[in-house]
Amino acid sequence: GIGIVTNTPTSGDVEFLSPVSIGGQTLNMDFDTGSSDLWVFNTGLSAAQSAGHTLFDATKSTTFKKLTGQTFSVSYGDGSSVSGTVGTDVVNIGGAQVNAQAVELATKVSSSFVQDTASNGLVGLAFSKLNTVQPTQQKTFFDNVQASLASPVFTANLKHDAAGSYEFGAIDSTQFSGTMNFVNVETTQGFWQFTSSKFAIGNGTVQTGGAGQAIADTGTTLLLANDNIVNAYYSTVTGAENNQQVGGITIPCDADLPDLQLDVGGKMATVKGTDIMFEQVQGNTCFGGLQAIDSDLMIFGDVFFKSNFVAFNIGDNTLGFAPH
Ligand SMILES: CC(C)C[C@H](NC(=O)C[C@H](O)[C@H](CC1CCCCC1)NC(=O)CC[C@H](O)[C@H](Cc1ccccc1)NC(=O)OC(C)(C)C)C(=O)O
Repeated sequence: GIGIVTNTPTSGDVEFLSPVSIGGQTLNMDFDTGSSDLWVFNTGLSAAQSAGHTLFDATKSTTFKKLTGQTFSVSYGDGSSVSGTVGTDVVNIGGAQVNAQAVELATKVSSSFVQDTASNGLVGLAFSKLNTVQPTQQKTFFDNVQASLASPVFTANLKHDAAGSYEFGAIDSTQFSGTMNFVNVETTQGFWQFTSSKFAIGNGTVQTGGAGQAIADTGTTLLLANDNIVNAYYSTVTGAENNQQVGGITIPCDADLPDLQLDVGGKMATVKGTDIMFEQVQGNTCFGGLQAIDSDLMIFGDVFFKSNFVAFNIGDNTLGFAPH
């Protein structure tokens, strides 16, 4: 079978949310290929923590089963965190169903989750080895559902300020142009990770200088690359500046940004300049969608996905990408 859901960007394309059915209750959740826990806002949270959110009520689900003694605790790259208890329930995403999916019930969430009332939890879609449930690590939805899918794949179609889709079980070739490039994924760290050592600005010469490795991460808003790439890119943009109080590089909103070609597993992917123009800070000052990260793992987040349709194949650990 296959499962298809729409994803909808919140204002400014900060995150992309999709409806998920858990024990017959539907919540809008953030699909995150950068982590591996499926956790939800629920009635066990304090009123202060859950105000404004849609809450999963385990007592109202006839199929929820508590996993006694199991707990989870996750902390994310942006400093946010969540912890709680664990059960299983029927999880259905656009028709793809797992009858006993680990559903992690938050009993404590950090402030950015409380404030982000559009999102009621995460669906972790990285590899199960990153799942934080203890003492018995649990599998992701994708890991559990893959055997029942027509093909062990899921695709991410993220669009700027417009509804996109996630599809489990098939690669819909009408959703991208040209041929899809497939590359090998390095799974040892549990991410959808690939080599990334080259780049080019616009149609310029391809140069080395990437950090060497990168991950495809739908749960990260921006495109986070190393200083070589970031400095080379913005040195071509008049008015680009590193703005301390804003917390990153800003550019004039009326700048005509060049495209950026990035190495994905040995093949070059293009991120459109228009997708690197992120959101207005004030006046004619806009925040760059490409920002620097000082890590040997670059993070190709939603800015990358807005230019590239991406297929994740857990059957042969490959990643496919094509312009869209
Ligand atoms: C737990 C580990 C096993 C895996 C773990 N993985 C990650 O941290 C990456 C993962 O993709 C996490 C998943 C996100 C955590 C925070 C909530 C949203 C999902 N990504 C992250 O931790 C990166 C955080 C995002 O980039 C935030 C997300 C966000 C959205 C809305 C409101 C607030 C914050 N956007 C964000 O800050 O957007 C700005 C810059 C425009 C303000 C890690 O590497 O530590």
